[in-house]
Amino acid sequence: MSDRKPFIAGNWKMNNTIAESEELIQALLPLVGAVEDVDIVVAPPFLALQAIVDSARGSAVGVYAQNMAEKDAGACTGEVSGPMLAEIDVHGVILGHSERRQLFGETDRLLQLKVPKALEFGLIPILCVGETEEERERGDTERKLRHQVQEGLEKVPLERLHEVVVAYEPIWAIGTGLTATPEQAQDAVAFVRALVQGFDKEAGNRVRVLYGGSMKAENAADLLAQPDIDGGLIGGASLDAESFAAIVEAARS
Ligand SMILES: O=C[C@H](O)COP(=O)(O)O
Repeated sequence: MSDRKPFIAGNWKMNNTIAESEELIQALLPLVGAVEDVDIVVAPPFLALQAIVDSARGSAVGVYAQNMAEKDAGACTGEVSGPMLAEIDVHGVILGHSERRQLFGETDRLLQLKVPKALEFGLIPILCVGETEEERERGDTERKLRHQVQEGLEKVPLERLHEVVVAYEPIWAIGTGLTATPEQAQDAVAFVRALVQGFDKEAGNRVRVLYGGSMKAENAADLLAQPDIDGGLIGGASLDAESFAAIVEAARS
């Protein structure tokens, strides 16, 4: 049993208007109550962030953004910066989600700037990594993870490395209903942890590594029972307050 605190994050992706986001958080807050033994996070779309920060203030639920620019300010139409997120008391940010990488061309080089930038503004970064189905079939999973983790964390000051959260999300399991087996997930997550230990042994022991990809109430307990899996990054199942709360509950036992 590790002494790393479990971390359960719900990525709402491009779902929920402000009113719908409000409805979801109001349904979730009483279900999770004052849970203290799990870090619980929701990541609403940008427009709902302020409302959800206000609604969740003082509760057990932290509020994260789904993306952040690598610069503080400037001519970057459509982007949102770290200082803007920090100003409204957002607690952290998901970075390098595979949808950002695949649909919006985010590269490891860009993430190398974004991860330390988030920390600079007091935001906890969740760095997402993971292989495609073809890469897994070719036996390239570890090579892909090595590249993503080493590039993504390269410019993080060593003394702050343990604050970063890494989410292993095999792309073939995202939104597909296909879940990695607990053994597949454990192997990949342990590999990610070893890569962080390669930067700094102690930080690698402390860093939280999550699994993401069709995690739901029914399979959460088996995944979370694996020794290196410290939590989950949940998409679809986080849009239903009861399902998400059930995953939080699974992380407690
Ligand atoms: O950010 C969350 C992941 O992409 C997982 O999404 P999913 O639970 O809908 O498969």
